[in-house]
Amino acid sequence: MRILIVGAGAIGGYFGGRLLQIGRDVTFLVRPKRADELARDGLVIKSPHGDLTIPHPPVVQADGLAPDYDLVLLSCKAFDLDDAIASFAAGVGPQTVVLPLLNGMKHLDVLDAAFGRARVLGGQCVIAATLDAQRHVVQLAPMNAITFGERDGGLSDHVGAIARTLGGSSFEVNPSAEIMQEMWEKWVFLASLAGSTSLMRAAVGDILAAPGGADFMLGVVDEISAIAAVAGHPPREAFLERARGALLAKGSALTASMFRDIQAGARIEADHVIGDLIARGDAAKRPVARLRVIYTHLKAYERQRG
Ligand SMILES: NC(=O)C1=CN([C@@H]2O[C@H](COP(=O)(O)OP(=O)(O)OC[C@H]3O[C@@H](n4cnc5c(N)ncnc54)[C@H](OP(=O)(O)O)[C@@H]3O)[C@@H](O)[C@H]2O)C=CC1
Ligand SMILES: CC(C)(CO)C(=O)C(=O)O
Repeated sequence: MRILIVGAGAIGGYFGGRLLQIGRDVTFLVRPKRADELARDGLVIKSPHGDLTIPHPPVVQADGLAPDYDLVLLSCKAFDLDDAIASFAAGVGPQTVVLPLLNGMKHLDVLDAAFGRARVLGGQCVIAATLDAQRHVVQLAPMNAITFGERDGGLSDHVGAIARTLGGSSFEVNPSAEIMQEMWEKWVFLASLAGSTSLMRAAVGDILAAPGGADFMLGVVDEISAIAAVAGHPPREAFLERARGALLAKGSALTASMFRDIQAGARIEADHVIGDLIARGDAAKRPVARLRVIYTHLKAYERQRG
């Protein structure tokens, strides 16, 4: 199976590197600056599962693409989605499917419009990764998993074949018969975590130690859960127990990639991760007071960084 990974950033670089490590047929679609970095240093991964350097990872740039990939693993940020689609479209042939790993949900509509719904799987990843000052991929905690599936549900042969290709490395591969439910649940958790830690500029443990911190985070979970329920995906009790457990863990150093991006002064996915939830909440006439505070804060950050 020929895999095109769009972006060799934190998650694309990590999962792509791990797949190359076990001999899978992976090519990174990169822009010129990243191509230069990879040519100079190779793809460098620092990880609790073992460091890895791939001296000359296979890369291609948009003008060199041919439509002969079976799987596109999409790992750009949401604000780069349109540009990424324009870049990788030439790599999409009759047999290609697209598996996006972005946080949030709106990108599915954009990908459907570009390639047709039948080609776009549901997907998500759980990992804490970043690019350091040397542009090396740094995995910050051991968790690492990709979950994906057919958006209409069930486990197709195609999903099974992709799972076999992605499997065998140090990350978990979870083919899911209910990927939309899992994507909504991840959005509930991620947006609560990213929104709260970004707003408070603090990890979960510090927020918990502040007056009203726990109530704020659990209130965000409730607001987003109600929006998920309107979408037909009320979070399951077992998920909520895990999510609340993670947000109520005393002393926890847990943060989200959005918080790390703010610390680094980088662009963030405010509209994709939080703004879209507010739009959905407003359309369904659900209260989103905490999400509004978070969003205003994120948009002020965006304005400040210019
Ligand atoms: N980091 C994390 O821990 C997690 C992130 N996520 C989600 O995963 C997604 C990706 O995040 P992350 O990996 O952190 O982001 P990064 O910014 O680290 O990586 C994104 C990469 O996409 C590349 N890219 C963008 N547009 C193009 C294009 N047209 N052609 C080629 N490459 C392109 C960028 O390249 P360039 O260098 O040229 O800008 C960049 O390297 C986000 O939606 C995020 O919310 C989900 C779970 C955890
Ligand atoms: C849920 C979490 C925290 C880990 O995958 C995440 O998606 C992020 O940091 O963006």
